[in-house]
Amino acid sequence: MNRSDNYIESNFNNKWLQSAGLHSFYSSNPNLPPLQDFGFYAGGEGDGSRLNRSLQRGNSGSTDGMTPSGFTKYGGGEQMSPSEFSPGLLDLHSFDTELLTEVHSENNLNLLNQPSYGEGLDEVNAYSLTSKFANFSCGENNAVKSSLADKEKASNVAKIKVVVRKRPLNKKELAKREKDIISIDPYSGSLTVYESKVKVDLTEYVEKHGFVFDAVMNEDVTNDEIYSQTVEPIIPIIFQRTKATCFAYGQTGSGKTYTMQPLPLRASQDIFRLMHHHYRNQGYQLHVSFFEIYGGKVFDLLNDRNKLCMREDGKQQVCIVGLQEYNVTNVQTIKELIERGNATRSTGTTGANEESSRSHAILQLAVKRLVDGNESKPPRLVGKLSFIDLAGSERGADTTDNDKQTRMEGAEINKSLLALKECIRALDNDQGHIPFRGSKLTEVLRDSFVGNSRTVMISCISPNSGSCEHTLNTLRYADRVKSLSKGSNSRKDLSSSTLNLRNSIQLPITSSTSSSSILTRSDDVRNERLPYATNRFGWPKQTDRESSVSSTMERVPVARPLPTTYSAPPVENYKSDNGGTDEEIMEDDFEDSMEETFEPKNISRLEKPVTQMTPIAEATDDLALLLEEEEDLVSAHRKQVEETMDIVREEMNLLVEVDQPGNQLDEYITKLNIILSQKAAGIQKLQTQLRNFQKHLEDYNVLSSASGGN
Ligand SMILES: Nc1ncnc2c1ncn2[C@@H]1O[C@H](COP(=O)(O)OP(=O)(O)OP(=O)(O)O)[C@@H](O)[C@H]1O
Repeated sequence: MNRSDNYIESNFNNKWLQSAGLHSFYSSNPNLPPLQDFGFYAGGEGDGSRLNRSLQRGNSGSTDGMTPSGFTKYGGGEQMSPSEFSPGLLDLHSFDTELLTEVHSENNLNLLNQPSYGEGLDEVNAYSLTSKFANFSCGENNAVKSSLADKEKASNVAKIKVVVRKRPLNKKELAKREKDIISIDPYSGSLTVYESKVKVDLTEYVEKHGFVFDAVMNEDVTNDEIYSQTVEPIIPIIFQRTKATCFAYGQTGSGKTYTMQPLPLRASQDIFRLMHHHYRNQGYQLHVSFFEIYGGKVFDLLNDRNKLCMREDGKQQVCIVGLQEYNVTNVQTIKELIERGNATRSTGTTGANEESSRSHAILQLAVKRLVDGNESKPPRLVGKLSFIDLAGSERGADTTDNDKQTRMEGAEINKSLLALKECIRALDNDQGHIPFRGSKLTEVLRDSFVGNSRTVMISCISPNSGSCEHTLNTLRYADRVKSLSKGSNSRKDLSSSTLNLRNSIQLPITSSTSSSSILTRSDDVRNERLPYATNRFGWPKQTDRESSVSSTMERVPVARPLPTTYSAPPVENYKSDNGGTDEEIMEDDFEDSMEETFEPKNISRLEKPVTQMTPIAEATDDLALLLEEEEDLVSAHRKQVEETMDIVREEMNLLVEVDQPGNQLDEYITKLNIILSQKAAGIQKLQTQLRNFQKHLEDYNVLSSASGGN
């Protein structure tokens, strides 16, 4: 057992004992072992019988006053149903800042009044554990300094942080001799994608795409470093009434799970450390909930996958009615809860993998605090940290399965990711109306983007050439999210964001393909920015995102001498991952899963009558607009491809006219035919995707209206 994780300082125990009705009993038996030795929640030893023992000891007291959101043990068979204690109304948006008393001043007071730090068992250890978060120590001045330091830290943590992580080439990719097409400069935060392309005249070239993010992580970066760069800086400000969200986005197999899995445990470890040392005796508690959005519905992963309702109250605050929260006291318990939730999730549908990629799972760590130290009242939310495991968008986009259930899943994924993108666009354009209601996902994400919130997006990318299209889509999506911070953040952030790049630099293929990796150059991509139109923040406008197809296709002049030899371009060079031949218009809209965070609100306001709430309206208008936009994109794409096909046909006719023995025209024409057929296939694919999307939308709307929008 990690003592520091489970250690509960004695005064805190007393409070807890009072709330649990055990205090008098415990006081009259001073020889009883310390509370933490009972292994609540099976922490450390996972022995549920310990809980029973503690409950039996406290039998003289009522259990009614136990932790408001339920008191549960794990790992031991029996379990007190949390619902026995809490109907679990989770208010997603309101409570904290509005309802809390001045936490800062209370903190200061408590820090000033509390005895010198160091009476606990972990004195030395505690200092070293917490010193990285705040320069606290005993004494008034230091306490005030500590609080100020916290505030300063809070204002210094970027509102939206976008981090990119590249995974190493895997065995399969190495066996196929795939190239690593990503180069990263961690010092400047820049990343370059080298995309192999072939012109209509069959000239091979490398298109270079440069990006700059808050941080870019190479394949050799550890999960610990990821944690330090992403979540760790947020932990202290969770105690300052901040709602934070961390989500991973990326194509299947890019490392989302690998990256996300360790984060909640690391975070809770640090939260406990702060709670037990820096904020000791101040009545803080950590509550955990875990739920998923599947097919547009919300399910509680810690309560038998109970279906939950999302409601909006008169103040447009979203609540998840019935969501179960658990008051936890150690990391081990959280680990067990996560395992339990994951098991529930994977058994919820037929295929475990499919399941996990078809639902958005949200794990929340809520820091709460007793009101005026009164343990008979529900604690109030102080801050919240949400971890979102987004569904893979590519699955949604590529759905060709006729199975209705599968299509419904795909429809919901598409809908939620499109809605998310719409919200991002709206925020980016400073639109008055942000269509958060476009999906359950965005409803829940809403408070991650507005108010006192922090968002960390970890974009996971695969390094192999075969994933180039998906990688570019992920990076473009990340770029859109990053741009959100332009309007709301400091100038510091603004200036760094303007470094971002959207240029495509064409390089001759000869130098770049000769080595096993094309990442041999050290170009400073920042010097190669193209003069795109920018929005008021100095960022490229939405309309500039997609460079036109024809601009990268040079028509072969009639007089141009034909090459005497043709190096056959690998088919991969033409093909995008989704079978299309060219641009990313569609994928950019369908692709890449986003994680969102829910910031469920005050679970403790159990009495709030449901009748005060009104059902959330389905945003059919928003969806219709989205669909229209997708249709426009497909039409624009089709037009561009058709123009290109015309050029190719014309070239072929000209070539036939000048056909001479030795010119290898047959081979050239064959290659042009391949291009033509690939472009035709690309159009077909896009049309199929659009049809699927329309069908999914219809199915979804039918289902939604049948189920009353829940
Ligand atoms: N940074 C990394 N270092 C080493 N291995 C990694 C890294 N990232 C991912 N992997 C490995 O790559 C494989 C795929 O990763 P992971 O399952 O996390 O992808 P994913 O994006 O969650 O996929 P899906 O969307 O299908 O769930 C795993 O075997 C994982 O161990």
